[in-house]
Amino acid sequence: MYETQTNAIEMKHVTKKYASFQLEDVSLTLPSGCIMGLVGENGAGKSTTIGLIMGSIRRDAGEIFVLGQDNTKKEFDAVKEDIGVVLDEAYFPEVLNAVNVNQIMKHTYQRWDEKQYFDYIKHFSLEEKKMFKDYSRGMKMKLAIAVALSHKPKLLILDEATSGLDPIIRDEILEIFNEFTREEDHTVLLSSHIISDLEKISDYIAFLHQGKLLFCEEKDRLLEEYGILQVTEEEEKDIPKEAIAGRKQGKYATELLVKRSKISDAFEIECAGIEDIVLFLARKGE
Ligand SMILES: Nc1ncnc2c1ncn2[C@@H]1O[C@H](COP(=O)(O)OP(=O)(O)OP(=O)(O)O)[C@@H](O)[C@H]1O
Repeated sequence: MYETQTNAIEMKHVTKKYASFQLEDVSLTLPSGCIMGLVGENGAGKSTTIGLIMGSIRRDAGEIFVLGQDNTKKEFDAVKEDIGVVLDEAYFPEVLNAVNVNQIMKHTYQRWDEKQYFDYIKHFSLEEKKMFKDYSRGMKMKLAIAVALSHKPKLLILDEATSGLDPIIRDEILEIFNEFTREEDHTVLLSSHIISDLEKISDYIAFLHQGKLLFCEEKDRLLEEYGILQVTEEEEKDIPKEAIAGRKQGKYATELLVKRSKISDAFEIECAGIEDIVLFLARKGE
């Protein structure tokens, strides 16, 4: 056993090089009890980051602690029992059904909760006897989520786990994740392209762009810090350069992503959502 940690995940200056991609100097902290949304375009490095955290991908440099344990040490094997993982490709053998999966998991996880598992199966409307190969993508993800939640993990890591699910079930699943973190030492890291989902439930947002972590910040601070300003060419001259975090040229006006603290109150600044912030900053990065 290990003590409850204040941080569920700590990445310090982590680098991973592939032939045509590099995850560069990523430092990220996810405090226990919080939900972090990981966003980034296709190929930004989200799955690589999750693989590095799980220890399935070897880092080239840096340190990673998960639930307080360095994930390169053999003691990390014991910690894995406390991590529920759902990857973007569901991974059960094709001929198994939900009942068979229960039999296997019972012998895999010490704290497997059979009742909870079948409650989720029912809740997700999954047919117990249907073979995995006959599941739709959404059903596969639901089964994987049911498994991840049923061995009493402390940390849930989900890579694109809600993509392919309809909005109603996505909403229910987000609520389940929310519910999960009501317990103080329960933490969630989830990646998604559906930024509105992440904005809905995350305490922290981490934004990866082309292998670089552009920010890892409390969501509320991001929403407070940034705003959108519509200006003409003339008006833009009065805006301090350091206030401009991103720029989009419209047909009649320019849209700026601005830092509220660096700009006079006289300007009429609109609210920026996480999606706006991410899109502006991604464009700036290019
Ligand atoms: N084993 C590997 N060998 C070489 N390159 C790899 C390997 N795994 C991933 N990459 C490359 O690393 C980059 C990041 O991939 P990754 O899967 O982490 O992105 P992602 O942000 O999860 O993308 P998506 O949203 O499309 O799932 C890509 O350019 C990918 O081709």
